[in-house]
Amino acid sequence: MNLAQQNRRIAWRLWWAAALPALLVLLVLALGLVERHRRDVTAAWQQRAVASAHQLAASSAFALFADNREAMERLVEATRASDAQLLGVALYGPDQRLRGLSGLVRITPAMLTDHDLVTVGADDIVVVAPVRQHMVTGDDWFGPVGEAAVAAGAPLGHVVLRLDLSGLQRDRRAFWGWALALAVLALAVAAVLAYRIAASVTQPLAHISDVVLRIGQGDLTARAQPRRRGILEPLGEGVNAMADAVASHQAQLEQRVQDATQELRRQKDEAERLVRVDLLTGLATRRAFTEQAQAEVLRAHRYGEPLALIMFDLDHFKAINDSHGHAVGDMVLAGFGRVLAAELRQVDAIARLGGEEFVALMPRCDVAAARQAAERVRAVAEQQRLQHHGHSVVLTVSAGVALLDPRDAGWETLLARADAALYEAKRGGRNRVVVALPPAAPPPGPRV
Ligand SMILES: Nc1nc2c(ncn2[C@@H]2O[C@H](COP(=O)(O)OP(=O)(O)OP(=O)(O)O)[C@@H](O)[C@H]2O)c(=O)[nH]1
Repeated sequence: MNLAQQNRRIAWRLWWAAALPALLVLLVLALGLVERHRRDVTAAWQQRAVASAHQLAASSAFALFADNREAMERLVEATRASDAQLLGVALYGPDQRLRGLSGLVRITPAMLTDHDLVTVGADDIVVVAPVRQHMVTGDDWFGPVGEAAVAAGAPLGHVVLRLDLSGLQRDRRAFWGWALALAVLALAVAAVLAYRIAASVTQPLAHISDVVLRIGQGDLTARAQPRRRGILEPLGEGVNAMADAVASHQAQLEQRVQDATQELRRQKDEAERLVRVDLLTGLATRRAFTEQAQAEVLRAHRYGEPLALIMFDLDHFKAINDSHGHAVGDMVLAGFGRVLAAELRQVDAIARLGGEEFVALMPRCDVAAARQAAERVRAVAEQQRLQHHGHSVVLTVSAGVALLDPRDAGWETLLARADAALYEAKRGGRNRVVVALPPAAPPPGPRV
């Protein structure tokens, strides 16, 4: 179920919650009113019918007493003519025989009792009322029937009235119509009010639900708008506060991740730098030099250019360490690194291979120039005087020079020849430069 459907369901429930009590109250009120009205009107019509019957009874008492049939006929006719709602009027004598009739009445002899009898039908009211003796004045006491009746204490006769109820039914229908119209109107008002009540809850709820959904989908800028929060203001504020907290937490996390990434990158760069740069001298390490030397050897072979390599080794460096300490030894190494950097060209690749061994690769440089450069370095190093605790440290350096031969497969061969020349320099008394001979020609192949 999506959000819109859910909101509609909540709206309907709230609508019913607000409208149902109103509907029930309206229904009970309408039914009560109608019933009350029906009873009141019926009672009024009954009273009216009974009053008319009593009036006729009083008027007809003498005629009954005198058994004057003509008078009785006139009386019933006149009575019926006086009221358009009378469907029938009848007079019965004490012997329960009909004395006068106008219109239509339907009764049984059992209904002629000594008290009023009212029968309410669907369309009519029938009233049967006895005619009493006291309704006749004293002077009128004569006649055989009247005398007999008086003697027996029985009624002088009965009047019967039948009243038309169709007018009442019309009134009732009209009343129902009004009640229905009022109920519909009240219902419409209740429906509108219920809708507004439900909307006052569902609209803010829908807005806040939408905001929560967007936050859940990662939109941390989503906020419940003040004018759309309505009566759910505290909930909207709570959601906004939660979104603020989540956004701030996320920003902190992102910052931490960014910081950690930068730190990792810095450490990686530093590690790479340590691998490629010798900390003591600032020169390239063996690893960095190897990469550069391989490239230079390939280039020299490709273009047929000369490539020279000088290997330096400090003389009696162990003795410097032993007599002045390791820290002074380090200073001597760093100082020699500076000499190399100052005396050789920028295009030359200079590195500390390890310990007190240094190397310089010189592109487009023939053996004479390389030897000259090695001599220059040796001479400058010899003149360096490092002062330490009143003693000056004397440094000499030996060097082996080799030139790349077209038969050299890689720089390691070149280095090996320079190393051999360096060994010769050491063997020859140190503080000197020895140039390596080109590699020996391969022995001639067998003659065919
Ligand atoms: N201070 C310092 N000494 C180092 C470093 N690396 C190597 N050494 C020392 O350099 C010395 C090299 O000694 P050896 O290989 O005998 O060479 P040497 O004393 O120079 O003798 P020759 O090369 O034959 O003249 C050793 O005592 C190593 O401990 C370093 O980074 N700093």
